[in-house]
Amino acid sequence: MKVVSGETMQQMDQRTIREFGISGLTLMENAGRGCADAICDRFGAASGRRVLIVAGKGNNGGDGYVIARYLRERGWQATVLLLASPDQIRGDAATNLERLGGEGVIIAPEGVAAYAELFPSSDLVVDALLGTGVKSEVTGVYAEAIGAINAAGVPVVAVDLPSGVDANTGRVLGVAVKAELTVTFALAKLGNVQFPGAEHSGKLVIVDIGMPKQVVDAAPGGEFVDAAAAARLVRPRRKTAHKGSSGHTLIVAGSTGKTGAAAMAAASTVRTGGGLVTLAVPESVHPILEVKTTEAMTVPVGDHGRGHFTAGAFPFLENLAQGKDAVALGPGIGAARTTFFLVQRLVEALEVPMVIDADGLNALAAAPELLGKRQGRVTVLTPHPGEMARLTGGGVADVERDRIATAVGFSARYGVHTILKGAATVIAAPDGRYAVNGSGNPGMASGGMGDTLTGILVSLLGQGYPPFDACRLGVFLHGFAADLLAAQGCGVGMHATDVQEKIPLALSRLGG
Ligand SMILES: NC(=O)C1=CN([C@@H]2O[C@H](COP(=O)(O)OP(=O)(O)OC[C@H]3O[C@@H](n4cnc5c(N)ncnc54)[C@H](O)[C@@H]3O)[C@@H](O)[C@H]2O)[C@H](O)CC1
Ligand SMILES: [K+]
Repeated sequence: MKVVSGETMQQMDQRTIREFGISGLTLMENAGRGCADAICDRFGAASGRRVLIVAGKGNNGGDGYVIARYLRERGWQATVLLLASPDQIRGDAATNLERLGGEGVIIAPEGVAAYAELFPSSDLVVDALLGTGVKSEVTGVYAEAIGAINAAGVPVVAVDLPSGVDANTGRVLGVAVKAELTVTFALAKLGNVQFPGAEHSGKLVIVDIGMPKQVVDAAPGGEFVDAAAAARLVRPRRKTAHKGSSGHTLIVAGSTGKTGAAAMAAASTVRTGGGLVTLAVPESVHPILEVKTTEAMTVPVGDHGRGHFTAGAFPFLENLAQGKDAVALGPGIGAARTTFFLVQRLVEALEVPMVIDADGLNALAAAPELLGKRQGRVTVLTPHPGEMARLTGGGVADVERDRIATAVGFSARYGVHTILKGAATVIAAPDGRYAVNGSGNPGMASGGMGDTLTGILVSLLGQGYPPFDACRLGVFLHGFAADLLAAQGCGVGMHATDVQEKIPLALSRLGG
């Protein structure tokens, strides 16, 4: 499913009107009717029920007047509360306000205070205050209205976007409507699928408003990765497959106190269908990994008794990487200077597709320009917001302000695939493509989940998936395996190792 920015949707709107002769009024009519349909589908027969439509001065409010008209036709008692004076309403919105003929329309540019009782006494509130036109923090009468909507204690349906949610980032601009259902038009907006906007949107319904297919197809945007999109990426295995044709990966991981990270990365590589896995660990912790690891082969790497990788291991690891299909670098390696030095040399030297995670990323924070030396090779970085901030040299708040822009910008600058983790993980390719992941749940907020994702990704790369496919499928699979657990009642408190156990089932549900 394609997702677009607010600006892109407004350009699509203009193109439809200019090049295809479909009027803005028709689009608004289709939008309002579609929204009324979705309301009736969800909330059933009207039989005199009261709906309060809270309208702003723009076209989002215009949709609201159309909704009022259609809901009345279907037996609802619709009241429009307009938070502007009629002379502020222009164009298609003004036409539709006129069509209502003033009946059941309350003009309240001074705010909602005098109408407070209307909110809780309604059976449903429709939020038609602000849509893609939202520009800044919401204050004044709009902020008060949003507060009243959220406090009403009745179901709320948002038109296009919950008012107060930034259309591009999903950020809350001071205050935002919390909707049970959001009916959005033509395509989902980036603010509908990124948090906290995704949570404010509730269930998302997309209504076809009659935009020509050419306009929709040509619009620049990202992909929202849901199960259907992930299933399209899966390459079912050939009947003649053998371990030699299913990828041989090298995982460079572990240190004293962090052997679990190494074991989990290796196990999830196998669980994702990796043919052969070689796990290279510091010699001091090797006996532990020999016991912890069953399917993967382990290789001790000389560490002079330090319990972590040292720079001197470079020639050995460079040699070990020969003939491997993909390498993962970083889970549990720790933050020793000599380890960071080793990472930097490996990043520069190894030709093979590489996933870099955890302290592997921190090793690069001091010298991200090394990534530029991997031009033409496949590099996947899996930072959480803190690691991303260290890589960009900014703060976590800067990263979170616009996660897509951060990931897309970093990928373009360094020629890498960036997987910016967190709810609605962002996946960016070096060529500007990006995706937002739709799987996963809060139970995943625990140690070891990142190591598991690294294992999944290196496994898919090793099996020959194109890198952007490996990234999108891998991220979805990771969250989907956790969703299967949550569906069985194992939500908060799930182990990363439990998630690993579910990877094969998740993969098979997607057709793998
Ligand atoms: N193609 C489509 O998707 C269609 C969408 N439609 C609807 O139109 C809105 C967008 O309408 P627009 O008039 O451009 O913007 P808004 O109604 O969202 O905003 C109106 C108005 O509000 C002002 N404003 C911006 N930020 C703030 C703020 N923080 N506080 C107060 N006021 C603010 C701004 O100046 C605007 O003038 C889209 O979402 C759909 O719902 C059409 O129906 C047709 C097709
Ligand atoms: K809205």
